[in-house]
Amino acid sequence: MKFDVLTLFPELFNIVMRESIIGRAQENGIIKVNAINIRDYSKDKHKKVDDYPFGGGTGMVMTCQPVIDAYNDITKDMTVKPKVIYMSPQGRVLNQKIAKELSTEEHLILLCGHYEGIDERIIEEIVDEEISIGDYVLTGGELPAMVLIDCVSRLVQGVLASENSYSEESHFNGLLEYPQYTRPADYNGKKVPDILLSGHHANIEKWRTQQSIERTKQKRPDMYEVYERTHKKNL
Ligand SMILES: NC(=O)c1ccc(NCc2ccccc2)nc1
Repeated sequence: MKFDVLTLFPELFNIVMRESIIGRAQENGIIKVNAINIRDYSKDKHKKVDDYPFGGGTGMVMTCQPVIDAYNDITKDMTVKPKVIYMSPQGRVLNQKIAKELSTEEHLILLCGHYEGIDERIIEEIVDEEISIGDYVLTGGELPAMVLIDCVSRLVQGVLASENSYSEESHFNGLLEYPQYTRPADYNGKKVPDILLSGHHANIEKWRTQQSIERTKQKRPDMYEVYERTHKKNL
């Protein structure tokens, strides 16, 4: 799966996306993250990429020409135009279900806004979908783009060591993760629940599912309500 990222800060991606699971997935050729510097496409003699908003107001707006030209350049040889996602507070809020949908795409173009946003005509011209990572405003769309790349890439075949780690992962089965413990079994007098030391896998799984349900009910009643509706027969 390939991500082309249109950004003013390509270096951010080259550093962060080289680490850990995403970094390894890039080395294995499963994922490719290609950051393109919008500024390289500016035809302005000072390489300007923003300008004052018509109608007044504080802050600057990203101009059309560099972004559209960058998009046209990276897609010029493509028969199928990839989906363009604009990282914006106005978008559909990202969740595991949306990440799963996006993980089936071969190629995504992510557009990172900056300043107060981008000229609306860019959205009309090239954006297929706006996605938000939550209801708050950040300096730029770069962190949201990295969040999207991380959570989508983990769902791509071969990126995670074993598929079941994904399927067991919280939010996949609509529940929060059960509590995790590792050695030592007794840390400062705080013991690991006996069930986990029993080696009785069926009982361990039952305990874990019960813990997930209880936690979800307590911490995320909204998620629990969905879970209850879809599993009401077993509860
Ligand atoms: N919540 C998010 O996903 C998000 C995305 C981008 C962003 N900042 C860049 C920007 C600001 C204003 C308009 C459009 C883009 N802040 C938060």
